[in-house]
Amino acid sequence: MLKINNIDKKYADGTHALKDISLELSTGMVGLLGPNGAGKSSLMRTLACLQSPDSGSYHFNNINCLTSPHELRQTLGYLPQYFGVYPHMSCKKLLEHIAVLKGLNRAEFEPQIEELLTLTNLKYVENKAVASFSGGMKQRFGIAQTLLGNPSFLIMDEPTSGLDPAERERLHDVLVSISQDRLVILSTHIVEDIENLCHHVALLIKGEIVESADVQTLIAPLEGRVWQSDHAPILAGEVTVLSKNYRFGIPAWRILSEAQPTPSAQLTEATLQDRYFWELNKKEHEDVVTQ
Ligand SMILES: Nc1ncnc2c1ncn2[C@@H]1O[C@H](COP(=O)(O)OP(=O)(O)OP(=O)(O)O)[C@@H](O)[C@H]1O
Repeated sequence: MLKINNIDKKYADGTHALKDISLELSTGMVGLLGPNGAGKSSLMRTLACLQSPDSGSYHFNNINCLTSPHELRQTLGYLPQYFGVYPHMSCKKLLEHIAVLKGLNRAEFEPQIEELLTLTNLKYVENKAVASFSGGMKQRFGIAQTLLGNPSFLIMDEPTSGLDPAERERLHDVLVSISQDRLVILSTHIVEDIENLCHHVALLIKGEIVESADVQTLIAPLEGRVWQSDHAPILAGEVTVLSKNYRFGIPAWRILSEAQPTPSAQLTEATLQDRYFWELNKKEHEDVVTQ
């Protein structure tokens, strides 16, 4: 169980990146969903003990993470958003090298590396240089190295960004299989990834947690009020345009409204994406009002 209490962080230039964040998260895959600049990486770096908050605390099981970062690091795996430069070393050799840096001996790491190469589907390229891997293979390598030492708390910062659909699917398989018996926090702005993978979602916008709950609870306030229409609503009263997409070049509006907003509008099931857009819309509106 991860318990975060009132974490607050302002950068030197005055950016208030995290505003009094409190969360309780248990085992399984948890999504941290927010737009660019919401504070996701700031929170992930803080949880990984790579930067200190100005105030607040957090505990993982019985570990006070701010006072005992060394203890946390022994049970933590962190996959940063940008994994960095890869040396021209083979996949297997590099995993061995990282295992030694993590303090594992050969008897411990050899079976683990075999298992991880199979899990991440990299066995067939174990002797190839990681530098030559595609983006998706590099991400799967990143997950393999994060799992060395069998951490019980994993932080993944936007692991699927920039991947093609087939690679994303492959990564989803890996993520699901590693989240069965540990806490995995998946930080992303891709709502679909969260809908596919996470049992619990924390919605982070402008440094604040809007709500932290399961997907059904997050969607509940919108149920029975989301309409799909191929026309813009006649804007009057309590009508909010949640999103406007195109399907085969034809526009499709998703509209939040108590009553039918256009003659052709059909009532449709609310989604996590609708809730996300609703919250973004409300924040934008608040900003306009306070400016
Ligand atoms: N080291 C820093 N110094 C000053 N401001 C920072 C620093 N790191 C992040 N910020 C700012 O803090 C806010 C939150 O940034 P952060 O990178 O945590 O958001 P994010 O949700 O991860 O965004 P993205 O999806 O674009 O990576 C942004 O306004 C960002 O510009």
